[in-house]
Amino acid sequence: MRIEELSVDERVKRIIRERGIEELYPPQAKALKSGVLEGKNLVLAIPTASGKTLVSEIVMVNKLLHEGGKAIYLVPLKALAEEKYREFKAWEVLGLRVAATTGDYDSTDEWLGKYDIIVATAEKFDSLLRHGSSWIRDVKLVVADEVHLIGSYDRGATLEMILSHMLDKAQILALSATVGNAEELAEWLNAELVVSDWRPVELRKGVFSHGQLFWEDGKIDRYPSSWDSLVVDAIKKGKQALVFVNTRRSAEKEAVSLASKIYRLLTKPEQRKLEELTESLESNPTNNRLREALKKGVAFHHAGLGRSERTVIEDAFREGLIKVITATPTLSAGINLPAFRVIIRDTKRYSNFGWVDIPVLEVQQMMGRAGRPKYDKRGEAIIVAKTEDPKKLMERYVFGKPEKLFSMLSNESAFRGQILALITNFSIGNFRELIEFLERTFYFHQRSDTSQLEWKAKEIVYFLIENEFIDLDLNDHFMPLLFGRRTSQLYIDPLTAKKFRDAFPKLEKNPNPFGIFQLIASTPDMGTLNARRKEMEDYLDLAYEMEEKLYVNIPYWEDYTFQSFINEVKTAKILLDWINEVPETRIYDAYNIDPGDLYRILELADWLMYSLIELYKLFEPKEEVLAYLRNLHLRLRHGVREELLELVRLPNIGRKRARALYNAGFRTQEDIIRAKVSELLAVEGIGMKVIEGLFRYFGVELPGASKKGADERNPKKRRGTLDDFLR
Ligand SMILES: Nc1ncnc2c1ncn2[C@@H]1O[C@H](COP(=O)(O)OP(=O)(O)OP(=O)(O)O)[C@@H](O)[C@H]1O
Repeated sequence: MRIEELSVDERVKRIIRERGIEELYPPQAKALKSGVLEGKNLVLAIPTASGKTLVSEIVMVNKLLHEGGKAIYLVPLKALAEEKYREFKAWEVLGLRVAATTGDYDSTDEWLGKYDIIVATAEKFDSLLRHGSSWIRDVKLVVADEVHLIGSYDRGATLEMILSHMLDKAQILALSATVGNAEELAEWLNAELVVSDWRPVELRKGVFSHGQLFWEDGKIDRYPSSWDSLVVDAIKKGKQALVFVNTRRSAEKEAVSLASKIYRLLTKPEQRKLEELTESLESNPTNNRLREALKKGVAFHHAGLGRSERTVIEDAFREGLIKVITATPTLSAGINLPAFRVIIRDTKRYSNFGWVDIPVLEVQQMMGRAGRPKYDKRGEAIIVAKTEDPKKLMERYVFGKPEKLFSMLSNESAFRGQILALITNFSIGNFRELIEFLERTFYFHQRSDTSQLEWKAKEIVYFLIENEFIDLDLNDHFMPLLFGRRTSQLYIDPLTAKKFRDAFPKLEKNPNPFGIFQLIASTPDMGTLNARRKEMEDYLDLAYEMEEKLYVNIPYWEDYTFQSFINEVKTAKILLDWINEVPETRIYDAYNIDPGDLYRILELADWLMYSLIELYKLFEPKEEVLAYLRNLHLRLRHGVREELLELVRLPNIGRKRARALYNAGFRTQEDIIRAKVSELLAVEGIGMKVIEGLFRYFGVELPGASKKGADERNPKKRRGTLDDFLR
């Protein structure tokens, strides 16, 4: 179907044609003729990179141009939010304003009221729903990207609740990978369904076993016995390869091993560019392990890498400079990074229940990454049979259907928070209303019996009453209490809030970083870092050594909570090192963690520390304890000792620069203002850009800054220029 045949606003067609797109892909045409342009709900289940995003753009923009209002684009990952935001900015030429929002759950983000297309993570939008942001009523369309994640254990319930809330308040466009029960999803959403396995690039699938490559069409190719010959062969053909493995360590090991085979296939200019790219990485143990492979054209990609490194690798791969990426499956979730040949080395992964088969849906998503539109006529996805029978892998993963999706609403932690939110933010007043709402969920649609869910809901309501999140009024109506309302707004699990509240009396008597950090680490909202068996003794000794600082009793070895307690102690110790200015690289080494792990626990700990303070304020807080907690929160946010707190409040002054300034004698903001620029420049890490930022912060006009309006703007602003300080 040609673009101009589309019954959409001419301006939309112009923008699409400017992207060089003349013809719609067949599934796109089917989708746009399904009634979705006339306001019907739609579930679009088509393979990766077959044009789902473009369909959603056309539907969103056309609707907003005709009806006004807002469109929400829900994504599962922050990285995806940034990617989609960049893509949608192009529509601003039509006067539509595009925004992205992902963090800070304790805000109504009223500023979003003036935007038309809002990209948000599901959690963030869920928290906005709870805050009852005024502009939510203007939402006319919700696009749920990767909607098959409704079946994922830790984020499915949030997505399901959002869709249950929005179901009859806005049009729903759900974008899904091909799943086993797309029609069930469509029924639930009262949606049309378009399913297709059409792809812009033909996909050839096969299984590799000891030198033989069995293709799905029966043909067999012969290769050297080891699977990495498939990778070398792809590079020899001037193509690229993605290798999916099941652990970070094997992604790193395989990257180094493949690099030694790829290196000689690189041109001189490529080697030089890769050398430069490798040098540009900041120094830390993970990056140092990456360097060895990267300069030879191979990178590993996993959640332990810092975000900037992941972006650098993705961009260099898209440019064709990096030839091979070895990745753990996180890459397959959404980031659009196709390659001619995809090798799936492992079809099993280690979980709490031991080695389990990776779901067909996930393997098929990884295979979907094979074939770059515009570069490859076809893509090749190859599963490696190590010990497995190749025929079995072929049946299961090549010819097999993906699993059905099941609602994860009954996942304890998520459900607790959702029930509380329904009562505190959606004025559900009694059990009948609660059940009525639950009957709108996918869970109910699938089971058409909510008895199990009702039982769980009742249990949770009693827990909420018992712990004073809510109460019952004289007519047995649910009555939200301040503790419950605030917990819901903070977007934390009620169990987290209960742990905090129960610890306040001990915390007040003995506020100390270790006790507070262990408390934070012990909550269901904190992802702790697992202590390895050989470390457990050390952490147990540490716990006993610091016992009087803890707010909990140390469990016995045989307790089922023992391992999680040790993990909490490890996590608390890392946070303690962090606020005592232990350098990141030493933390990575000492605890055998990656930058991505440290970043994640710091981000979580920051949020939980903020939440702990917010909740403490509800319980007749002692001023000195509140001040202590706020100081500790700042130390946690910046990773500094108390003496640097005044300095880290300055723009671009983080833990390294603050320490350097302090050690050089600049201990207060006043010291900085009195300093000669030349003295500041002598401090490691302090350049002119930083200094200009500091002087702007202090309200000093810079040479050439506009004099107009400066005084009205800020009478306190001292007149003068940088030269005044060049004494
Ligand atoms: N009809 C079309 N003709 C040509 N190119 C297209 C067409 N539709 C989409 N594309 C291009 O194909 C690429 C993938 O499209 P898009 O991102 O919409 O697919 P997707 O299914 O959303 O991918 P992912 O699953 O990775 O999000 C984009 O570069 C897009 O510009």
